[in-house]
Amino acid sequence: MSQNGSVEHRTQPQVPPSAKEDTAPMPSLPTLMHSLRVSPKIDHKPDSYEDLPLEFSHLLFSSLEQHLPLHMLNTSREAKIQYLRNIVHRYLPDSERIRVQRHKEYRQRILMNYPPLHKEIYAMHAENFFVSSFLQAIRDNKEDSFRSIVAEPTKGIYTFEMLQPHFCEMLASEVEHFERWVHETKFRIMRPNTMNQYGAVLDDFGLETMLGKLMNDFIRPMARVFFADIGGSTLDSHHGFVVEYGINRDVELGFHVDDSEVTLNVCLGKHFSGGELFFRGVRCDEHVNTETLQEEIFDYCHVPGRAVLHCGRHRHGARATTSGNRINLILWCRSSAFRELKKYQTTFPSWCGECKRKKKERERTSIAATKQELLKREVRSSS
Ligand SMILES: O=C(O)CCC(=O)C(=O)O
Ligand SMILES: [Fe+2]
Repeated sequence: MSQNGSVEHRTQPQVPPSAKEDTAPMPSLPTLMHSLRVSPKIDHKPDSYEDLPLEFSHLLFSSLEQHLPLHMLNTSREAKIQYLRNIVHRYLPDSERIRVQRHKEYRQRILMNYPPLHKEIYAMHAENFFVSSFLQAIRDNKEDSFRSIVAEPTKGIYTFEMLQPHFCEMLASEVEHFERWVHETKFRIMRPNTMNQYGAVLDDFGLETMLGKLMNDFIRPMARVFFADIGGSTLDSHHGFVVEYGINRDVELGFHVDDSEVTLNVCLGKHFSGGELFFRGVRCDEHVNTETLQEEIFDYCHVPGRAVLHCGRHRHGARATTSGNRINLILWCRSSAFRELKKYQTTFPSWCGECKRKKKERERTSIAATKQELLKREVRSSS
């Protein structure tokens, strides 16, 4: 898709049902008079649900536990699970529940069979992963420190040195190893997006916990400073993957917006030419296909180890990688609170370029009309 054509919404594909998978709808549980208390009991320490094969995130269960009616707080973990499950089921349609459950089973099938190559990258070892300038800024956790390590070549796009070369090599070779395993076992995997034929979802083969830490402890502190108006401080879920371009891989990536509030994109290497990112301004859903202003045109050349941090709604694409291979780590960071709040708003002049332009136009028109009216009165009173 050309950068002048319409903008695609890059989304995650659905899990393909495997031949032996049971796709029958899950039996609906009886909806008893279960309810939660509005105010949490904050001194109550919730149980851990991490070990349970729940179809919902174990964190959701832990955080809802503080809202249980008082008589439920000290019952058995099983009773609490049953109670909370009944409530959560009321809010998620069957289709969504089946999708979540299928994805979980898909991941479990991979995890049980894929033998990792570099075990050391599956847990966060910040000193071995990041360059010292980045680590220091995160430790300081101050706006000035973040600003001292980033360049902002155009409004809303931040670039900075982030990953050590050794970590980039290990991650790239882990992906290569995974791809080889997929090829040899003929395992049917999901690609990261509807627009990719290559690349791999890192969360699906064991890197979810490490990437969750990357988002919570390293990206969210920066996003809180740079993307406060688009949910940067409330990022609470992610989609982590790699994109791969070159011979026998994808060539380019069409003009699109990401399914994220904030996107981290880090080049892992290797030797390549081409593959520049082109950015064309931030837009809300309604204005995603409106024209680009001259000052919104920005092209960026990837540098191995260097990160680009941008708003997911910043329209962009990647030009053809013309020689060599390029592999990039992408982390789509999402905020459920921001998405919920967005439902109640119709215009977004603080971040959508077109909403902002329209607001200014309305203000100009209104000022001109007021001026005109005042002039008329002036003329009337002096005649
Ligand atoms: O190829 C790139 O660097 C950009 C990838 C991208 O925009 C995406 O995966 O959403
Ligand atoms: Fe993207």
